[in-house]
Amino acid sequence: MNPQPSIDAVHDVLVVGSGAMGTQIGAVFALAGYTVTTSDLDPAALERSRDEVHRRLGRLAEKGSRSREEVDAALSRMAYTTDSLEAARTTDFVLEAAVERLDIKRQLFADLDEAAPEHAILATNSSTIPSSLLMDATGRGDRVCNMHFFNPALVMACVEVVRNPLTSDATVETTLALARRLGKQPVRLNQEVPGFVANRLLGALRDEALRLEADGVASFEDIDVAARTALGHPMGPFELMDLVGIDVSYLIRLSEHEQSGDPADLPHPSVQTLYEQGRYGRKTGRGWYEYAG
Ligand SMILES: NC(=O)c1ccc[n+]([C@@H]2O[C@H](COP(=O)([O-])OP(=O)(O)OC[C@H]3O[C@@H](n4cnc5c(N)ncnc54)[C@H](O)[C@@H]3O)[C@@H](O)[C@H]2O)c1
Repeated sequence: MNPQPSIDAVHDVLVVGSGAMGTQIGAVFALAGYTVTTSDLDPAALERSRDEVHRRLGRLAEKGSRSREEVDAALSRMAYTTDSLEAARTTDFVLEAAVERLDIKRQLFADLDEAAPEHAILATNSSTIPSSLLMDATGRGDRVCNMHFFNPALVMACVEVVRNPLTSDATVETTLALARRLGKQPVRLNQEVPGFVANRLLGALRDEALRLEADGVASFEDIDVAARTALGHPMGPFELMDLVGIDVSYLIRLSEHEQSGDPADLPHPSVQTLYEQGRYGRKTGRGWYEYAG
């Protein structure tokens, strides 16, 4: 019988990958009282991560949303290393937030499985790689799952906890309980599905918006107005595509189509046109909208 995880056994957390997600996720764990090590192959990424955490937590103290003592205590619980496996030896919970590449994640999960204590859960923050594609790289598929934070992780309350066919109930319950202790609102997924729940909802809205625009029912600007003023969304689907990047939306759809083979998953023709014109959204100054400067 494998040792089963429990929320009471989680004290030390390892966050692998100190990019956009890993940086803030580490801070979220530290603010909740956990001892956190953030690891990355790239020392410069770790340096940037440490600076960003100091800046963001400092701002929380300035605004009064956290006391200076809380922030200082959280910062004192955080360490940084380029040696993920050494850090894994004493960890109770691993949250992997490394680059979105299956081969890299599979190697990491195999190595982390060797290094981490038996009771530790290995969770991935991946948005598109389900843990069923990682579980067999380890000898502990029952202690592997997706724990999916949203960007920016310090702000967004949603955390999706997704089980694979081997994930034990104790792993699911421990990960849900951990998300609650972080002050998040976990969403339990009983099975894997591409896009999980929140991104599927968003995708359905985006697809309908693209259809309405292509059919000439309304302009993209007006569709954004409807999403903002009638549905209460902070921004419309076209504004969101420009913010995330037309290239990102396009490439995600291509990879979904590769996985499913379903022509309905191909990028929408109008997104393909923008992509081919290099109109990637805010980052290139032009997407659906034009951005001055
Ligand atoms: N960016 C988002 O909005 C978002 C939202 C939710 C989930 N995610 C998921 O989070 C994960 C990370 O995304 P991100 O946007 O933070 O990526 P990022 O590119 O900003 O950061 C990835 C980091 O991983 C590091 N890395 C690569 N290989 C490594 C290894 N073997 N060991 C340790 N570190 C390694 C890189 O040096 C880099 O610093 C992905 O799986 C992604 O699907 C991203």
